[in-house]
Amino acid sequence: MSQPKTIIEKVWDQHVVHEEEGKPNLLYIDLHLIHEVTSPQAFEGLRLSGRKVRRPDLTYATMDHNVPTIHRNVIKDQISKKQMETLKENCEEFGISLADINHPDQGIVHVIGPELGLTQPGKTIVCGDSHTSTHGAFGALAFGIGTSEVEHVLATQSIWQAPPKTLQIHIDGKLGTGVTAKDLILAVIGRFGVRFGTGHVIEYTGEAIRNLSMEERMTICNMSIEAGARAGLISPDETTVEYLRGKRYVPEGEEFDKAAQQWLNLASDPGARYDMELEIHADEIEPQVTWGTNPSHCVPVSAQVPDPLNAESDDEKDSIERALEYMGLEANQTIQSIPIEHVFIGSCTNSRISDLRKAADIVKGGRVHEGIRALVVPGSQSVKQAAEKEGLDKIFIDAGFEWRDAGCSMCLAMNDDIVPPGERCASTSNRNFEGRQGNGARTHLVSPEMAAAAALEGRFVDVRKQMSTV
Ligand SMILES: CC(C)[C@H](C(=O)O)[C@@H](O)C(=O)O
Ligand code: SF4
Repeated sequence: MSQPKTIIEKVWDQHVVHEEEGKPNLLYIDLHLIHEVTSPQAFEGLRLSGRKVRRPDLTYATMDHNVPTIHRNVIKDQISKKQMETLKENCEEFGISLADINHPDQGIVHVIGPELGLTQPGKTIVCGDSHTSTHGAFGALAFGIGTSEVEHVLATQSIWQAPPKTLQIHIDGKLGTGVTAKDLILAVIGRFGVRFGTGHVIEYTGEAIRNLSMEERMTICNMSIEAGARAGLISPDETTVEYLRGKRYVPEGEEFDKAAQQWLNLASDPGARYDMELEIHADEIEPQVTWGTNPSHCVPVSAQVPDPLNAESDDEKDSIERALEYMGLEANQTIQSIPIEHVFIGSCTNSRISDLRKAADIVKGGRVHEGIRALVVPGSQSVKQAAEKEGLDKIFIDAGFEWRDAGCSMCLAMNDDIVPPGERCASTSNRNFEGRQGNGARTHLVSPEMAAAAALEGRFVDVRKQMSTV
């Protein structure tokens, strides 16, 4: 019997095209996703060196970061406009498929890959974007790359990478009602910090992971990068296979059955060893809210903002003090006493149809609290369409939410969807860094359910209480 292997090793080994002792491996890339922000210089580099795109058929582009989510074709910001025009020209010149702003397949790059079935188990997937880890939910080895690497992949369909270390996060038990995949990954980062994954590819295992839908698994893998990891993935199982059946770029009939068998064989072997192993229990997790300026600054909704005086080191004390000052919060203030002015339901973490359904369930029949601006931004035009078919748009609009077109939007405020300085936003995105949603903006990361509940109450509340009164 050969040594048991993790899925990380299996996928890696299948893609090494060149290796030399002490040097990074040259890895073959199966899918290269492109967006308007990190690709212009890469294409320019190709032009300057007179090179072509090696595999346009394995390259797929969309516009997401800069696109307006209202008045679609009025792009005021000149840099955004230029980046979008440039992507269009580059895709035409190099023969790459593009879902541009008016295309029905347009959406956040990490939402449309899975939706179209471009994302598949066992593939190596790269994109000039850190949240490429999202695609790991399918058992793909998916990681973000820099612009010079984008050029390298365009030209050669391969990339130099040092073999990663492997890290297993085992999550046993069951998530309680009202406790979501978002709370799970926030709790993991809250417990282990924003650096524990450095140099590693994480594999999430255990009962709680097996019970998640594909969309929930994407939320988990999406935030692997916020733990410092190179990528995060989940071994494929029947849930993976059923999600992919019938998707546009997935094989059909007997070919599908064959592919499905290969996908399932990729799962980590029993007894496979990891370089590091961590454990957390799902039953102990409550809905989470971040209070600070990185995703590890999070506590259960029933808790209080931390007190710097209880910090374990001077560094931690400084970091808490600084975060509280930026966030305009007092030590020991209860989370549920924090009033908000904005709500953002969207981003590649939480903008898929199941996220919108869960938020709509909370919102149904309610009213957005006075003085709050609340946005729902579907992750793709196809999510938007599906939601409208079910009448979710009506639930949101009737409650006083704005219903927008697809894009990254208020996740990073590269378009007009900005949180003004000093104002506070309950956001379903993945980063609460200083200035992330606008200069001086204050971001609190939560699940779609918690964001919806906060929109109605005007402050953070325990969504589980609202659920029992429904
Ligand atoms: C603009 C892009 C390079 C960036 C990333 O790499 O993640 C963005 O998507 C983000 O979420 O900060
Ligand atoms: S939605 Fe946010 S995190 Fe995701 S790719 Fe866009 S900007 Fe990055």
